[in-house]
Amino acid sequence: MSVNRMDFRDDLNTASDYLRMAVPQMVRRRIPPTPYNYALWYAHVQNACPDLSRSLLADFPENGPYDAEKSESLFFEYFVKHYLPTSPQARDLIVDIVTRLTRAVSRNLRGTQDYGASLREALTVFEENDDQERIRAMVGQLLTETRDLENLTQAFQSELKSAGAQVERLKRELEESERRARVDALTKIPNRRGFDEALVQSLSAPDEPTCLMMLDLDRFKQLNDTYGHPMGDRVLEIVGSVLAKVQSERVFVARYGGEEFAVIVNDELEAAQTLAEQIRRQVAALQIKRKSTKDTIGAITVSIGLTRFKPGETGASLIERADTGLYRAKEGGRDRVVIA
Ligand SMILES: Nc1nc2c(ncn2[C@@H]2O[C@H](COP(=O)(O)OP(=O)(O)OP(=O)(O)O)[C@@H](O)[C@H]2O)c(=O)[nH]1
Repeated sequence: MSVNRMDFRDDLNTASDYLRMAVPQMVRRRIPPTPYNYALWYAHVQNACPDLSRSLLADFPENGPYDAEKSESLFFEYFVKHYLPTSPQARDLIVDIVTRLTRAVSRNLRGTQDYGASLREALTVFEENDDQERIRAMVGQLLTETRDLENLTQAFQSELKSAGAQVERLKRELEESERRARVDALTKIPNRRGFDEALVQSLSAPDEPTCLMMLDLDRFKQLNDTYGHPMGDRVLEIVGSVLAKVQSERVFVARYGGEEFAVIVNDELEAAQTLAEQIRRQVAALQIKRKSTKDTIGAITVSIGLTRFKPGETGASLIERADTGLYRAKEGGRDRVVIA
């Protein structure tokens, strides 16, 4: 079942409107305003997910029995599995927000119910009594309770406001962690996951040409063996920065894995070939010095396989063909671009 990602980024007014819509529905079904329940019914009045609304209305009919297990399993199905982010900090923050809001909702609900009872009592007194003293006392009591309710509402609003700020922080954290998940920690360019997504996106625009280069550092094992793994890492970083410089609206660069990089070019084969040659030459011209001895290490070169997407084929077969080009470039003596 596909579930839209639910969004609780509403501003104070919208969230308050949802509160006013959700709470009566929960009250009518005698659903306790626990964190799970409030999240579910909030999402329902938001109309965030028709499947969730259907399940809620079917599982919790008005005046029907309340089943905590059903509610927890819906919460798990629609929030834990599909919504909650993986970072423990973000998770704690969400639980904290929901808990605080739920407490505030309960307080506000109790206050509103008490006030409703006082109003009803006052109406009876007004209707049935000529006793001026009692009426005056009742008006005084109503005034005090109105003020109390006002205070309660204000406290509730400030609770909502601070939850709003927390949600904002959470949103930024989530965006940052999503961005990090697509970036290679060593080279700071997109990683394999970022590449996979970019390729799918590129191939979903059939009017745009897509070319792909697979690029592999030559005799990298030897470099590691001669100068050590940290030096190998530095070389990868530097090659990553050469690629980062050619990144543009039409060119997407990524570290595909290990000492292999991938470049998606939304242009014709000729332009992609020119770019591939440019990258190859720039890497070969690098002069990388050892920090300890200041000696320049031997030339770093790359082999590149290049190919153009053929309509109707899959991303996997495109990658496979670019890899064939790369294999031929290695076979042909390395430090070259081969079109496959
Ligand atoms: N320093 C470093 N080395 C890595 C990393 N990832 C992969 N390697 C090394 O890259 C080397 C790749 O070696 P091979 O696949 O044999 O290829 P090669 O030595 O580059 O030879 P050709 O590809 O045939 O030119 C292996 O020694 C890996 O350990 C990394 O993140 N850092």
